[in-house]
Amino acid sequence: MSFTFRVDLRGIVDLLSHHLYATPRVYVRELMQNAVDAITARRLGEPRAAGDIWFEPPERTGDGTLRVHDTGIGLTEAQVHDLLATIGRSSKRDDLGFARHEFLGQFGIGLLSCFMVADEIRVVTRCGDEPTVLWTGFGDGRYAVELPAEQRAAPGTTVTLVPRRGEEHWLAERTVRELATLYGSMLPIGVRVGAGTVTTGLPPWESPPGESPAARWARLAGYAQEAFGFTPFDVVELAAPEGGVRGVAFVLPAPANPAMRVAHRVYLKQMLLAEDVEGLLPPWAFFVRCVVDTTELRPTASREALYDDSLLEQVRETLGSGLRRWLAGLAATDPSRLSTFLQTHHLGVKALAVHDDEMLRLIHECWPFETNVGPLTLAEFHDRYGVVRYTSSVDEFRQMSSVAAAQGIPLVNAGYVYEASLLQRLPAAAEDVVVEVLTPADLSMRLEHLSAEESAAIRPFLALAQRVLDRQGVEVSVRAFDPPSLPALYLLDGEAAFQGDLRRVQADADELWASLLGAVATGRDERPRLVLNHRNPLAREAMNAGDEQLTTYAIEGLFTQALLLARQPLTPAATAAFNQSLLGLLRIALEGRS
Ligand SMILES: Nc1ncnc2c1ncn2[C@@H]1O[C@H](COP(=O)(O)OP(=O)(O)OP(=O)(O)O)[C@@H](O)[C@H]1O
Repeated sequence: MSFTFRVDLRGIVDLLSHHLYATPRVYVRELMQNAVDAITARRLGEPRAAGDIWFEPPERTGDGTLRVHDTGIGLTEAQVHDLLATIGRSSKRDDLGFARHEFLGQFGIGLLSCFMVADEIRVVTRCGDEPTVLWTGFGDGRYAVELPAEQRAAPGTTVTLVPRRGEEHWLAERTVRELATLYGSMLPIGVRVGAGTVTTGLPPWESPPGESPAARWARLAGYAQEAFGFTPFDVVELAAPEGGVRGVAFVLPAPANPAMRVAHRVYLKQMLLAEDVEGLLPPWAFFVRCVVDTTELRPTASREALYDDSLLEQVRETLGSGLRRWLAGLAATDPSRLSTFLQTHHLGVKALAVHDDEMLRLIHECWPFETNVGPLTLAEFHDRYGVVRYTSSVDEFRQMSSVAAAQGIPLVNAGYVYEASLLQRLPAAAEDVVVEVLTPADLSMRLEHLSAEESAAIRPFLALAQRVLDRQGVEVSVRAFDPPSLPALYLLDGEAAFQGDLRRVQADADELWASLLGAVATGRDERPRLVLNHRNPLAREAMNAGDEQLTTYAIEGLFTQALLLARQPLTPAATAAFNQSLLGLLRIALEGRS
């Protein structure tokens, strides 16, 4: 023996209002949607049938109810029993149960959303010449069907909502107008609330006949300002035929945080789905906000988001290609505008270029990197100097740029976010490009060694210097290098810096932490290096000073100056050395005068 499920409507309404719909305001959308579908259905048989949807708010009905009148196909008595009395039953599916293309609705639950604001729903409906039917549904799950004496003058439907106590404000004229405008302003069928029309007709990307490009730009800029709160840098036309998607993307005029959620305004068959739809574009396209209409993508049952299926994935890909084409077009036709775009959105484009060859080529050709021979794009750098030599940290660049320049080594600073990864990936995207990282260790290898006699002459000085700098954890050496104006060079490569930090933290940490940190430590003693310049007259004098005290002050002074030039923080030990050296040297200088 089989039974039919019975449904407790109160439970369903609770489910809808608390778990499916984010807010009761969707009831206006659901009513409008049913009216539009009913008019569409009528026009399938009567193409010239009038299309009119009219909300008559309580301020006009005078009895506290909201009425919605439409000139749609209406329902017969049998359909009322079948469709209105069965949750989940819809007239908008085909024989196989799929959503029919021409209709907005499909789930057979929309009308129930009215119970979030109403205790009682009355539907007075007439289909063709059939008798008028009155269906009354109550929030507790009962319903009644009558054939009233009074007949509707014309086919169509009037839905009346009797407000739930405390929810009257949802039915007020102002609220209904606001919501009908929000959801329905783009509908192709006229919608009125009270005495005013809320539909505006054309979607924003559709130009009225004879509109000039300048007027179109001004209109779209106005739309972006109103909808998203900014005047766009540019407007990109969007289309993805497989998803029946048409629309425009507005390029943000200011940097956007790539990690922020990117939400777009999406219409489904010209009815607003939501203003914060995610997943329409690839995640890298964070520099645009879109408004689009789709005829093919599927909504979730709440109609507040798009169903994330393979069609949406395909649409994302197509829309992403459109944006890439726009960028490539800008690069080809208006490089200065592209440069303005990159100044604003370079972080995002770089993030994208980490995975995307086309974007990487864009960066290669258009983004000026900091180099020790002035700002240059990587393409320019490569044309001029062949190998693209780079540092992968800003600190290393600062330490090495002037010395490298003096050695005739052009150097790119790839120390900012994503840049080192981009440089590493560059050979895969741009043919013939050779890249090479330059570390402080590489650079020091390239500095000229002293002759055997020179080395012998400074041996006592070097031993003293190493003793002094052991207190700073620094390795000292002497080389001859350009520029001669530079007395000393402080070199610390990334790994050595990390290991140094680790050792310091380990020394201060408790036992547990210290052993955990020990697991990360390599144990290699890669100390920072101070390379004194044999070509620098002052450094040479320090090497030959003879007096141990004076030499110590000089070593400490040269060390702290090199540290500051490399923009390294002064540790307590370095600060002490700095003070000692400055005061000592001052005293000696002043005593020398008296
Ligand atoms: N104004 C109307 N005119 C004619 N028929 C209507 C009207 N409103 C509702 N109906 C009928 O009642 C059925 C159920 O409506 P309901 O809004 O619950 O679901 P739906 O529109 O089919 O789907 P969805 O849940 O996706 O909105 C509809 O399929 C339609 O046949």
